Amino acid sequence: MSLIEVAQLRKVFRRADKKPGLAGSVRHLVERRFVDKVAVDDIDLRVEAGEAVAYVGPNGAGKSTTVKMLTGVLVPTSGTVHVEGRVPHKDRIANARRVGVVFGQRTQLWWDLPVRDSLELLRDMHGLSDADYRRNLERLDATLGLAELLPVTARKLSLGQRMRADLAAALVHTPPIVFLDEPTIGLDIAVKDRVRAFVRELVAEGTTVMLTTHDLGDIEDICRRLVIIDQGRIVYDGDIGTVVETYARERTMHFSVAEAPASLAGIAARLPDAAVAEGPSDAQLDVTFDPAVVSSARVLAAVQAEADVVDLRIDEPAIEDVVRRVYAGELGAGGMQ
Ligand SMILES: Nc1ncnc2c1ncn2[C@@H]1O[C@H](COP(=O)(O)OP(=O)(O)OP(=O)(O)O)[C@@H](O)[C@H]1O
Repeated sequence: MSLIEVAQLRKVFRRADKKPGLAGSVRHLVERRFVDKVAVDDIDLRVEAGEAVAYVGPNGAGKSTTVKMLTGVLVPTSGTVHVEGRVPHKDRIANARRVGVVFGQRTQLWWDLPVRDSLELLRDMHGLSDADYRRNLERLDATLGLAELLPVTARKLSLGQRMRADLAAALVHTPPIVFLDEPTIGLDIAVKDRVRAFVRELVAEGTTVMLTTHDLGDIEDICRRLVIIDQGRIVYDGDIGTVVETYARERTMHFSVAEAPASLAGIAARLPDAAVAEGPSDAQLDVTFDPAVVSSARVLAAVQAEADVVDLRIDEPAIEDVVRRVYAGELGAGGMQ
């Protein structure tokens, strides 16, 4: 049996279909109507011990609902879920001892307590010995720089500090399975790098990681397997390299320039392998290129030679675009394992 086994899993949410206002509420009392939302629609998934899987898809695709069923927070409408042979919603406590969960947009720290107190509560909840707790904390401190955060009340932490403390809270009991939901959302580059390095280290140590993110950088950095879910269905399950190579190579550099160049032809002549276009306003221009063919430095140098660059930004392809292109059929079922 695989570490995680999901078969024909389905989750349907039923909500009241009621017209707005008092009249709507009254009518709903006498004539109850409901609409069903199929959040997860018959998915099959197996994850082996030690795998790092990116579980991605557009907003509302069903990612969080899947993770909630894997952690036992939600009961499936039909189908089966097994995590190390357990049925999570029937055995939530045993499951929680073996699983760590981080939700980037929500904290599991006690808001009014110093981080140290939250961690000690978790130590007691997980029944860790003092020696194990201290050893785990030292390890987390070495990678996440935790010591400086321990005396600080959770509500006073910056977003990046909060994420480091949340990772520690989720992992203080060294769970062999970790679900990370948007762990780098809103973080600056330096903290993002630190979090990614930390997760890579977990994977190198044999932890099984399931990562939900909209950040292509997170995915490429941490995972080798990519599972794409859209409208509750798995539309791709396979190697990450294939998808990145096929759909996600292009980068776009957006330049703000002091004065709009008279013509883009000069820049285009310097960058025959890239696409140069006018930006959304006069003093902006965009260069789209494949970093494997033209380096960012060359693009910058070419634009600087022809225009006075004031600012620049680089965009990676959005996960939404990748999903759209997978849907367009170019990978299709051929990418399914
Ligand atoms: N408790 C609920 N009651 C009713 N509908 C729900 C509930 N939770 C989720 N949904 C709906 O189920 C669908 C899947 O939601 P889910 O949160 O799993 O998506 P997601 O892929 O995690 O999206 P996001 O990236 O925005 O977090 C959405 O249409 C959502 O509105």
